[in-house]
Amino acid sequence: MSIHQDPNKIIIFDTTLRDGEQALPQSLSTQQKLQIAMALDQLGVDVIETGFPISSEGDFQSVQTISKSLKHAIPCGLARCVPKDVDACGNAMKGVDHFRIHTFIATSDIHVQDKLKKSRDDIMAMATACIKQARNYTDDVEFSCEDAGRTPIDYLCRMVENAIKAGATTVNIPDTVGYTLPEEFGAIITNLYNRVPNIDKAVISVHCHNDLGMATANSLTAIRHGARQIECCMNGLGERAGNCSLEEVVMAIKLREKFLNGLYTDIVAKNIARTSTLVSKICNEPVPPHKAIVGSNAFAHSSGIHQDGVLKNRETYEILTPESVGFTGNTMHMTARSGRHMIRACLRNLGYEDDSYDLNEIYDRFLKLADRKGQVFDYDLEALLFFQKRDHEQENYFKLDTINVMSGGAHGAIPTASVRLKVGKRTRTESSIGNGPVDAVYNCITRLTGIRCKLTSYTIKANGAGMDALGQVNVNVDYEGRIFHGMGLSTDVIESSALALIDACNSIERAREIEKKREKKSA
Ligand SMILES: CC(=O)SCCNC(=O)CCNC(=O)[C@H](O)C(C)(C)COP(=O)(O)OP(=O)(O)OC[C@H]1O[C@@H](n2cnc3c(N)ncnc32)[C@H](O)[C@@H]1OP(=O)(O)O
Ligand SMILES: CC(C)C(=O)C(=O)O
Repeated sequence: MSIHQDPNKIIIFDTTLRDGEQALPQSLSTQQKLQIAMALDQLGVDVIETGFPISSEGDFQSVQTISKSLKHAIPCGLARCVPKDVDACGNAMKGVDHFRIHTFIATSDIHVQDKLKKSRDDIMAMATACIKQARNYTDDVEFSCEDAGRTPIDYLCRMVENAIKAGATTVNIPDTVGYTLPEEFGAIITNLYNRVPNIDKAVISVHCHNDLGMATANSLTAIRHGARQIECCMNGLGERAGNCSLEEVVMAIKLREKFLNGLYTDIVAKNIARTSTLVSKICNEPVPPHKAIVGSNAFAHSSGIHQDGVLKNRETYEILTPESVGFTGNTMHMTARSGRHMIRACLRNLGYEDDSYDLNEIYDRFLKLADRKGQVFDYDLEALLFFQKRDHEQENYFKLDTINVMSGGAHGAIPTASVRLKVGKRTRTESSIGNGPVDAVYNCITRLTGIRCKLTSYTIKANGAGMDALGQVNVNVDYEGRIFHGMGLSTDVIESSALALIDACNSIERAREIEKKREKKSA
């Protein structure tokens, strides 16, 4: 069946390689365009606008190469209403079984008068001549009334009627500057259907720009008013604020099929994610995280209420699945906005039984860490669990209360620390200088605990990746010939260092208690 024959099918005309490329600071090579074209072909788009052959030798070659390589999609080239442009299109696609020539001219007063500097009659005559010329190359000719959104409706109706009479099989109504609002744009399409007598002889297409963020809404409204082709770009690329985004419009049609009375596309939705990534990489245009459907945040949740909802039933906050567009799953970020349900789910995922830890206590520790770090990761939760377990197993005699450090530096400042420690039931404070901030802190701790041990090893490593990784410090100390180990974990490495030495001192204190009990027994 021809793509024009099923009244419910929406033809997807992809212009990533033409209008999308116009938005890039660098043009694409033939090889780059070919790679994208092959992905679009596999995605199931119906028409691929491959380039503007008159524009340069390179783009002529791109159109030529791609049009010979496509397996399913119809190749299309763009031409002004200028005879040499149309010839360039025809020549670039010569020998290909089915190809489309897309010729266009602006019809709004501002474009006709100020840019083209012609009369409306001149424009009509140029369009007629070039559509007829294009028909000598192919039966598939598209004509666009550039800036149709701002074109007086009477003139637009006459242009459309004339284009169809001249042989256009698709007539495109672009909202070139993204100016119209959905109801207004829908009314333009309805007006054309009501007033253009030969309208049933062509497919009506729309090409919406996103200057007011309306491109997808306008395209969807247009198909509800009778348009049957949507021009769009992967990732919403396109001049200025972009074109209608392919993934948005396709998924809206798929998801809201009933509302749209059975309209459909032939897009293979599962290929959307990889096509989006490929286009982003080749065009060197990152996809914004909040971009609908393909942004990294499109299937991510970081607030507790949403996470709880999604854990109970995904559909509470996900209207489509990431898998349906080819992503591997949703993402849950652990932040201070997360709740207990999320923390428990994460610990279950890591293999911890619910009764193996105290959820409320872990959650308190998690919140403190999240307020300091911003984002908490699986390995942070495991570390919190480790400390909770250890604190439950051991009654610690020394506990860090507060720590203040002045680190010194090149201008002669002396590294100084003050540390407040809970020692048994009392709280004690000490200040000290040192040969560095950690040394100053360690001098304070030595005085506060009264434990004179010798540091035999000190190692520090980042627990996790990035700037906000937890610093994990391990120390070994020699106390009266025995080696004791201590570990500290914090977002602040000075604090990790203090915690590690205090941890070792607690072990020494426990060993001393055991020794005292043993001596009492034997006395
Ligand atoms: C809305 C859109 O996206 S339209 C597509 C926009 N894409 C591009 O422009 C990318 C490719 N363009 C190009 O490579 C070049 O602009 C070319 C080859 C088309 C033309 O280059 P030049 O001949 O140097 O002209 P230049 O780009 O400076 O100006 C455009 C000319 O085309 C005319 N023109 C613009 N659109 C049309 C049209 N649809 N039909 C006929 N003439 C047109 C302009 O009035 C101007 O004519 P003038 O030289 O008589 O004043
Ligand atoms: C060439 C036409 C379709 C265009 O790109 C526009 O009007 O934005």
